[in-house]
Amino acid sequence: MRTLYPMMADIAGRPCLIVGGGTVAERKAAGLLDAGAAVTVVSPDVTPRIAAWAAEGRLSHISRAYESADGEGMALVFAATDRPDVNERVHADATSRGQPVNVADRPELCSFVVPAVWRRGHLLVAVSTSGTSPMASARIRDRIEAAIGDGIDAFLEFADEYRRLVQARVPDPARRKELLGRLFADEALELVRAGRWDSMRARLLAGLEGGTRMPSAARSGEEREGGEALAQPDTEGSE
Ligand SMILES: C[C@@]1(CC(=O)O)c2cc3[nH]c(cc4nc(cc5[nH]c(cc(n2)[C@H]1CCC(=O)O)[C@@](C)(CC(=O)O)[C@@H]5CCC(=O)O)C(CC(=O)O)=C4CCC(=O)O)c(CCC(=O)O)c3CC(=O)O
Ligand SMILES: NC(=O)C1=CN([C@@H]2O[C@H](COP(=O)(O)OP(=O)(O)OC[C@H]3O[C@@H](n4cnc5c(N)ncnc54)[C@H](O)[C@@H]3O)[C@@H](O)[C@H]2O)C=CC1
Repeated sequence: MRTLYPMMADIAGRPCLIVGGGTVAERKAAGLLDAGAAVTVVSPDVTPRIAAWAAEGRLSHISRAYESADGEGMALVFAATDRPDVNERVHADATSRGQPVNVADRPELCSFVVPAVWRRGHLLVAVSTSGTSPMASARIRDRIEAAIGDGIDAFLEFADEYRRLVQARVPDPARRKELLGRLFADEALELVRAGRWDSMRARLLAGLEGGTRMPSAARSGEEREGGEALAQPDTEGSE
């Protein structure tokens, strides 16, 4: 079994070549455009959607058969024609240039495979079966999407804000981890899925006040109990 290394790559603005213009090429192009890549499609004919993207200037379409020089300078290369010999040549050319290459009809030749993806705001879920069962990847992705739900987007915005607050206010790493863990408890993800996490936001922020160095929070005994990361006031010993 191949053991692949998962990686979320920043390819914004990077030149990527797709050889072929059919449905597979279209799906690969869609994923690359989502990531902001500079896509070139080389193919004598293309799907209506690829043609529309070319007309809108979202990608470049070179309307002819593949030539080896097409791959020069490309960060990623995709061989997605219906011609095994062409795909093999694209693979050989890319490999000789040390370029990462994906070959649609030859999993064993792929230096990277494309996972099934779900994007929602900052969240990027990618599922792979190590090249063996793409449809399984897609269905497992669907299950994850259904289990998490679209509300995760706004929740992750809040999570980012909350994490920054924790980082700024709580010096103790163990306490930090504990506070961040509250955000992602199972019941929290359930509330997110049901779209009912507003009360949680207030509770979490209140819990954070108890765990900070803020002098007002340090005055009450109750808050001191919950706030072990607090710098104890100077009066501590004389109370
Ligand atoms: C190795 C890999 C290389 C790569 O393409 O990166 C590869 C290879 C092959 N796919 C084939 C077939 C199909 N692929 C899909 C769909 C997807 N294929 C994708 C990825 C991958 N496919 C990589 C492994 C991913 C992993 O590790 O799991 C997805 C996840 C991502 C994407 O492509 O964007 C996308 C789902 C996107 C979504 O739903 O969101 C469908 C379903 C459909 O079309 O609806 C079918 C038809 C049903 C079937 O055959 O299963 C064939 C046989 C071709 C033939 O028989 O002619 C090969 C070659 C072979 O297996 O020999
Ligand atoms: N990896 C994957 O996700 C999947 C892979 N496949 C495989 O992917 C390949 C392509 O599938 P589809 O897109 O459905 O085929 P398709 O028949 O829709 O498209 C093939 C494209 O290749 C182009 N082409 C042919 N010769 C070319 C050349 N010399 N230079 C440039 N372009 C050339 C054609 O013009 C056409 O646009 C097939 O080999 C199929 O077995 C199929 C389904 C999924």
